Amino acid sequence: MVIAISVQKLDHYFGQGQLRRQVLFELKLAINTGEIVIMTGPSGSGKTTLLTLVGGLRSVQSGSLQVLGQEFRGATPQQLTQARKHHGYIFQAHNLHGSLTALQNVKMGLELHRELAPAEMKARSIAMLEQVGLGEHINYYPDALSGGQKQRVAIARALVNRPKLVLADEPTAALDRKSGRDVVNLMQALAKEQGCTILLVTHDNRILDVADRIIHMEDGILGYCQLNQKLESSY
Ligand SMILES: Nc1ncnc2c1ncn2[C@@H]1O[C@H](COP(=O)(O)OP(=O)(O)OP(=O)(O)O)[C@@H](O)[C@H]1O
Repeated sequence: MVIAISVQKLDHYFGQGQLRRQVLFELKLAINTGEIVIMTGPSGSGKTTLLTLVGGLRSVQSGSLQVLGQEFRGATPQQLTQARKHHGYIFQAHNLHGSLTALQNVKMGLELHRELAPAEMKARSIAMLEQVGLGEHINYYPDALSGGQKQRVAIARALVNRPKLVLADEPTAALDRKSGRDVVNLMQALAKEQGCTILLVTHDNRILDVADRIIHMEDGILGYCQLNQKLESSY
């Protein structure tokens, strides 16, 4: 089994001088390619900090973090930008552009792939919107879509690129029970189909069953993991 994410002795600090505060403590974690891992834990425990480090959105300060075979500790901003091309991001506030249609928003997910001809980009984006059940809504603006539909556009945008890694932060937080369930089922199905790895942060207990594994963050420490509902004391 190939490791997609490998974390060793990862610490992280915010602030300078007297205000400097450690928020992640000696994290150790390995996530296999194709695995869906859900990270839970109280507010402020460090989940988003870890997710953004894995996403190459902030610099690794100490320890080791390898993502898709690349060491992020000491990576240059250009290397991190390059690495991010293999990631898809899905956030709570879906961050759609209000002035762009669903199709235009999804096409933005292909922007970094300049090798694709415009017709190919359009065809791929339409196919992706059809896959998330929005084939009839491709020319709608976000304002005319429900919360669940907007989140499905965000998923289409994150996955259109066929990323090897999908990072999701509270993707169901703004959704009702059914929309939330639809969204995670869709992420799971598409991820399994494309063989990508998912790391998803959530407080939503209703979606935990889509995970292959659940990990728990508390006060900056990854305390235990849960495999198929079975508690284990360590990794
Ligand atoms: N840019 C920042 N500067 C200073 N402190 C920060 C910064 N970002 C986060 N923190 C602090 O780091 C700690 C971890 O925050 P983080 O956002 O990772 O937690 P979280 O588990 O994702 O919380 P939530 O579930 O509420 O999103 C918190 O104490 C937070 O206040």
